[in-house]
Amino acid sequence: MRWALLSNSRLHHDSSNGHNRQQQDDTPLALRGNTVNPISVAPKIAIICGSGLGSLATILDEKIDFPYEQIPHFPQSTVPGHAGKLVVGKMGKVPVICMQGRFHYYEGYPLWKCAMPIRVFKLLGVEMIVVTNAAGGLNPDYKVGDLMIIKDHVNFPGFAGESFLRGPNDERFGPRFVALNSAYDTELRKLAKSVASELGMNDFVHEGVYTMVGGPNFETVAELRLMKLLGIDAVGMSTVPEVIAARHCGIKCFGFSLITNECVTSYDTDDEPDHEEVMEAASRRQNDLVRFVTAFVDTVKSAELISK
Ligand SMILES: O=P(O)(O)O[C@H]1O[C@H](CO)[C@@H](O)[C@H]1O
Ligand code: HPA
Repeated sequence: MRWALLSNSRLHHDSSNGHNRQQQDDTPLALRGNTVNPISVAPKIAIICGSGLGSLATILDEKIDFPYEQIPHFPQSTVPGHAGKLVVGKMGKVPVICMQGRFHYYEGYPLWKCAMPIRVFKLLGVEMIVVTNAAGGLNPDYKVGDLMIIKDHVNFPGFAGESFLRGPNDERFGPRFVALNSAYDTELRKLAKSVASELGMNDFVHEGVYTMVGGPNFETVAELRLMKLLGIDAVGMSTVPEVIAARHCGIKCFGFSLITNECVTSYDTDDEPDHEEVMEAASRRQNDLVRFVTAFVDTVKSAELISK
């Protein structure tokens, strides 16, 4: 398959959600047919790199980069630690596409736009996403540098009626109402835990519940205490819209959080989270993350959980 810029007329959302449908219909996106850098196979897995986790894309073989600014009307990355490009290549034997830079609601993008790349991936033939993020640890057993396989999420923006799926449903992608009770695929989670064991990572790999807040402010002590009561283990400002978009169009989801800071749930401290700390923690775990994701993707292929 070859790659190019293609109109995203099949990716529009309705203007009732605040954006210009005509502009969207005219927007070209990076897809098939590029005569400059053709690759032979379409990606099966999309990897969304969280804050400071872009090195997952740098290890691909036969890489082709598509900087977001060269993709007309594609959102732009504005957050440090998000390089802002699609990288297509091979992870081992598996053709993958990486988002080196994701879009967040707090950047000013509506949720439909934050997760619109997932529909691009669907059109490319992607069958599974590996969604990663940097997150604050709420569970007292979690330490900075730990990994949390996401078992489930609590969608705070969703409680306020905000959703990637808000507005008229596009039946070409999926149904009006979508079930999320097994959004984070059970088989993939099992497989990831066995990969972690084989790599000797059990000491720092957990499984838990992620929540998305709107950001960009970090949370108050009272908010974090509320989240703890709800059984939430880690908190961030992303991921949920991407997972909803993926489940809506039948893409399997596997996700994990890298715990980059401990949430401050006491009034008796001067500790404060900041984004530099988040990126430093992410950077310290890069090598382990690359090992984990590479082995995971390889095992997914061996287990035939993606098509040949
Ligand atoms: O979720 P990712 O993109 O990994 O980034 C996380 O890190 C940033 C805060 O430091 C926020 O954007 C939060 O969502
Ligand atoms: N809160 C919200 N988002 C985050 C955090 C946090 O503590 N750490 C990294 N992303």
